[in-house]
Amino acid sequence: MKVGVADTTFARVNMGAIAVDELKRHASVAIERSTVPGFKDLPVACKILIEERGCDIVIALGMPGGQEKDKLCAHEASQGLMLAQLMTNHHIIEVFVHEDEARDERELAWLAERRTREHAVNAVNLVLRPDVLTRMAGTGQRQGFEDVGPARQ
Ligand SMILES: Cc1nc2c(=O)[nH]c(=O)nc-2n(C[C@H](O)[C@H](O)[C@H](O)CO)c1C
Repeated sequence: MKVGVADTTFARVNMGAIAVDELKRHASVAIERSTVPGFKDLPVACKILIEERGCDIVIALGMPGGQEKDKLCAHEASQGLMLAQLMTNHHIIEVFVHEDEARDERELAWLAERRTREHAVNAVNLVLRPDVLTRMAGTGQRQGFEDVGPARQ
């Protein structure tokens, strides 16, 4: 199994390095990395990782800034990532950490690391152990902040 890691220089946390570190805990996984300037450059980077570099799944890591134009661009980048999935018939796990999700820089770094690591595990499970995800269906998982749990009846 080969996992692609696409990340950006715009991000304020080295999310790519964190993803690689987490993936290395899974011995059976090969890794291909591609770093681009910003999240709008991620869709084609992911497509190349899948079509030309043989990745079975890609983790797309980005950090939208706090301004309105960043949020608009994040929406566009997200649509590009969905299009790339449909064009390649492969999953691309979008891991975006919005700068204004966190109260301060310390929490931003913490959140980016935790969300990245949790989604790296999701990516491995999606390809190698889909039954693990099925067992977690409906359990209110969240990546980064605390899980919310299942809704009570
Ligand atoms: C406005 C803007 N905001 C962000 C952002 O919040 N996060 C990010 O990763 N990149 C941003 N960019 C840069 C674009 O994604 C892209 O790198 C450039 O437009 C060059 O293609 C732009 C242009």
